[in-house]
Amino acid sequence: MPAPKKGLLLVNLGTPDAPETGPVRRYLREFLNDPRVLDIHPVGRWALLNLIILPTRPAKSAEAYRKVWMKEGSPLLVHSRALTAEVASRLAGQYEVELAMRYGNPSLPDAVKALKARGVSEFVVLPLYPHAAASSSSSSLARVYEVLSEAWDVAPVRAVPAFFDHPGFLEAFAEVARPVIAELRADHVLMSYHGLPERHMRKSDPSGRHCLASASCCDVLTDVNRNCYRAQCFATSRGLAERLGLAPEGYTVSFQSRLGRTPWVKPYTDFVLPELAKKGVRRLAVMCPAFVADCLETLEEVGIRAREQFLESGGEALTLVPSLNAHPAWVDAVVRLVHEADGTASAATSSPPAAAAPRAPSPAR
Ligand SMILES: C=CC1=C(C)c2cc3[nH]c(cc4nc(cc5[nH]c(cc1n2)c(C)c5CCC(=O)O)C(CCC(=O)O)=C4C)c(C)c3C=C
Ligand SMILES: [Fe+2]
Ligand SMILES: [Fe+2]
Repeated sequence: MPAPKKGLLLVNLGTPDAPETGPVRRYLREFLNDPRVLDIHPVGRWALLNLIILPTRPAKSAEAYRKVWMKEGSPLLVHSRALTAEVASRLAGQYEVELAMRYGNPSLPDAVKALKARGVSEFVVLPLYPHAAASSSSSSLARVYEVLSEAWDVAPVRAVPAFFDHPGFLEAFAEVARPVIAELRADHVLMSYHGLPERHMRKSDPSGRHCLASASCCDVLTDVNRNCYRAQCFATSRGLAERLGLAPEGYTVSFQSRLGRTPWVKPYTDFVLPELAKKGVRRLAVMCPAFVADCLETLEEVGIRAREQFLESGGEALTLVPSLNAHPAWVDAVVRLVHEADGTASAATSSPPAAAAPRAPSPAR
């Protein structure tokens, strides 16, 4: 009997079809209607979206998108496609590979349909987010399960877990960052992660007691907080600092992209930037390790706006470290993550079990 044909779905967040108000509004409507993103009562969500966010934000966001739009399209899509093509060529003969976006295009149902049309009957899903969050990786997985469950016979699925401390991911990001930090002669590195409402983090804490209970609750990764977004971000930071030879005082962790007035995970990037300048930091390299592809949040929010803010605060230079995009070391890491998920990784290329992985001892903030 022939072996079942396997399909790999790379899933990223999604992006508008064009940097214009209408397409941005369509994208934001779908995105912010997700109850894992705006987790409020449906009536409140409808009102917030239709009376406050959608009348004003799309025009402003479209203007921001226009500043970073590439001739081939949205950076997030262009880079995700390039990664998909590289991974597909590396996995040729083992996997059929498709890119899907959680919101917008290429849509998840279309990607699943395309894989099934090529005879795929088993799936591996890789949400392209290093850190676990209900609004990112969980939402993508939930949608994949929902789409696959529409069939009479539901295909077997394996999901690649959060890879925030995977050596392949960390090494790839360090490899991209090293020459940028050296060329800038950076005197400090800021690791700026996508933020989350604090409420989301508390809801994701199965104990209901740990998360945000104290200032230091995320500083060391334990069995209790292993799924905590903030604890995972700190673990990534320690792993990167170790590889980049940064002492604890040589880097800072912060959280960007907050929306609305409720408290988000702190410290906020736009508060940290002037503080760093005040402390005497002059040449700042910024890494955004929550994103594996450059997008609006890296190129515009950090590469343009954070840079302006830092220079206005007295800094001399701010350089955004590019994301992993389709860097060969990242392609290697993705192939490794897939083989580890499907149980075909050789002993030489697989990672040690998470609990045995070495961790830097000092808190990294
Ligand atoms: C409640 C709001 C939001 C949550 C929660 C959130 C979580 C979250 N987002 C990403 C990754 C990306 N977000 C991007 C854009 C973006 N994010 C929000 C809001 C929330 N994100 C908005 C409204 C937008 C759209 C842009 C804007 O109008 O400002 C992007 C970039 C998309 C692009 O087209 O380039 C990414 C990527 C993660 C990983 C995450 C949870 C950890
Ligand atoms: Fe976001
Ligand atoms: Fe936590």
